Amino acid sequence: MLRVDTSCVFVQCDSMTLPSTPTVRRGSTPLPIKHQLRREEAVHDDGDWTSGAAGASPSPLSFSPALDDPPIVSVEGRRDGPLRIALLGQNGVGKSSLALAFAGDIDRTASVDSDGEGYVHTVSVDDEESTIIIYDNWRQDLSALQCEVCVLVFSVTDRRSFHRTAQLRLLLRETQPQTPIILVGNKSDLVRSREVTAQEAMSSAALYNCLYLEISASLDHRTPELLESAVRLARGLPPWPPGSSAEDMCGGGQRESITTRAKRFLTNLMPRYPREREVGKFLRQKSRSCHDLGAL
Ligand SMILES: Nc1nc2c(ncn2[C@@H]2O[C@H](COP(=O)(O)OP(=O)(O)OP(=O)(O)O)[C@@H](O)[C@H]2O)c(=O)[nH]1
Repeated sequence: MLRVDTSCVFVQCDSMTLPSTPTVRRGSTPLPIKHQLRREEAVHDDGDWTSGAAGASPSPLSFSPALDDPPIVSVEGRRDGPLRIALLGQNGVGKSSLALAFAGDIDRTASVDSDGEGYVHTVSVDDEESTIIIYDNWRQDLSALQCEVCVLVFSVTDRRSFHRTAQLRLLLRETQPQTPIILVGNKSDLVRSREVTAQEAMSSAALYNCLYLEISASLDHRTPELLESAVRLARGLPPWPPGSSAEDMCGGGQRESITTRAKRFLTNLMPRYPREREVGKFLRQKSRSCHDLGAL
């Protein structure tokens, strides 16, 4: 057991009740999604499925308000006691690094818990203190997880880890449909190795009506925003600061429908006519200079 500092202490997870499962299933009855996924994991995956499964512009990307609906906020509202935040995702995506960034301890050895189920930490968000428990190493059945917020982490440098978060969201939506989810793309500092674009991650988050944040746990970039959003959601509040809105978090402007956003995205991809004309002009000038060179 490694040393644990006073702000981060080891806690045991509660023993949870498993949801009742039907005892008899007809051969023609499709398997529930979670069982299908587990089977898929067993066949295709070399990692565990619970912890492993269960671009800088107008901010690559801060908050992505999903679709036209507000993100899911726990209907149970505010809970007494510590707020539980679970970090889930494939191995190596940076969950432990993120937990340590949350725990506010730069000296990693000081707060790593070798038995590690979770870290307890006190945070102040919106002038209010809350005790949080961060689970970064959930190895039990996902249906046994009880938490106020799930943070699904992938690495922007690993497409497979991104697909894993989609599987996890399906499982979570089945077992705990009301638990708010935040999708997090970590390792945004590794720009050259990027495999998942911010746009596709945002679109994916929009499909599941959850927030998307892109961070670098190593550089502590945007981790405070993530923590604050998680705490607000855990309190049963919208993730943005009081008095602001999703639009404010995204840099202002009118809220766009997904169609409008898709159009804008495609428009940015396509060369515009005037720009094309400029390029053509530029090329013609170049070819003239080549011609001149040939004359020499
Ligand atoms: N460049 C970069 N590396 C990171 C970042 N976050 C984590 N890493 C590195 O990624 C590796 C895996 O990080 P971990 O925090 O152990 O990942 P994990 O998801 O907890 O992994 P498991 O414990 O195996 O599930 C480590 O070498 C980290 O230093 C990041 O934001 N940027």
